[in-house]
Amino acid sequence: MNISALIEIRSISKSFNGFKAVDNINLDIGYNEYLALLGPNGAGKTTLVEMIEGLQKPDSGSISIKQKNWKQHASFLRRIIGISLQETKFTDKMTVRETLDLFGSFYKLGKDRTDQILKTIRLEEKEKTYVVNLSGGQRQKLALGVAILHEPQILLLDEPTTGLDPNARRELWDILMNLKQEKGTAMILTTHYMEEAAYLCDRIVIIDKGKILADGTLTELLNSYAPGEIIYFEVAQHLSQEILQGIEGIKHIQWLEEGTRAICTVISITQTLPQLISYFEQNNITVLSLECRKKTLDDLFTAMTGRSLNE
Ligand SMILES: Nc1ncnc2c1ncn2[C@@H]1O[C@H](COP(=O)(O)OP(=O)(O)OP(=O)(O)O)[C@@H](O)[C@H]1O
Repeated sequence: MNISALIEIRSISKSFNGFKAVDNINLDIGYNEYLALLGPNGAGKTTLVEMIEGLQKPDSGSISIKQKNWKQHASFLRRIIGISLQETKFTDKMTVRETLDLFGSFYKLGKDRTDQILKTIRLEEKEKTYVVNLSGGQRQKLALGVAILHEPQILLLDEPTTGLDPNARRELWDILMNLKQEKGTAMILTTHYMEEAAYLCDRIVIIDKGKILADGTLTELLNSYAPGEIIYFEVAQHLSQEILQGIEGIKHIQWLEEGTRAICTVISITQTLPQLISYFEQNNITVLSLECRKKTLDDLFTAMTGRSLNE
């Protein structure tokens, strides 16, 4: 049996004054899938998401959600989609509870739904606080609360944690993970944060200049485009490059300072690190700094484009 995807995007493009913001994108999103759209500023993420939300019309191509489209089935789609835009403006002079009650009334939901949502977004203690007095993180939680009031099957979140401190970001992640586990919600999230995409999402789609550069799980993407692990070192004495070539498992050395500071791409840290350390010991080399890490999505993006995600 051929089970169709929850969202099917076929060859969509969108230009602004001749500039292609989204360039012939094809994408399927499955039921209960959490998908991250990751890319630098101006990559086309918001434009793509706004077309899925029905807020912008593609110049060409089609988007179908549960085999329905915005032209013919707008009210159905509004019922199954919850959105949180990059900047959500609420009325400052309303409390958290009043804001949720108001949005709930659009869906004919009762006060008990507001109670449930306050609990879900962990803002029960702030229910009487005016929106103007909320912190950035609390506002983002309220925006998420409004997006999930009507129990949407699909969440479309545009940079939901931009500008938040790490604690507030973590709290929002927890809420989103619970939604996935308890309600089976699907989500498309745009983000600049690699850790966010890696932590929350089953699948990562990297976008640059309106096109999809890569699509897969974090492990798949790293294995295909940026295999290996990283050992960085800085030493006091000058090393000859050839000597390092004798150490097993080093695939590539990038010298940041000739002979003293380098980033080594290795097949496995566990294999190469002991050899490197014993080489330093045997040759009385003083180590000033040593760091080991797995490759990140930023390494991946740099490998693909020659630029950092945060440039
Ligand atoms: N309404 C518009 N009019 C003109 N140009 C636009 C409009 N909306 C987007 N663009 C341009 O389209 C490109 C893609 O923008 P978009 O906002 O989709 O990128 P993004 O990946 O979401 O970026 P960011 O991470 O900064 O939000 C950018 O060059 C932007 O300037």
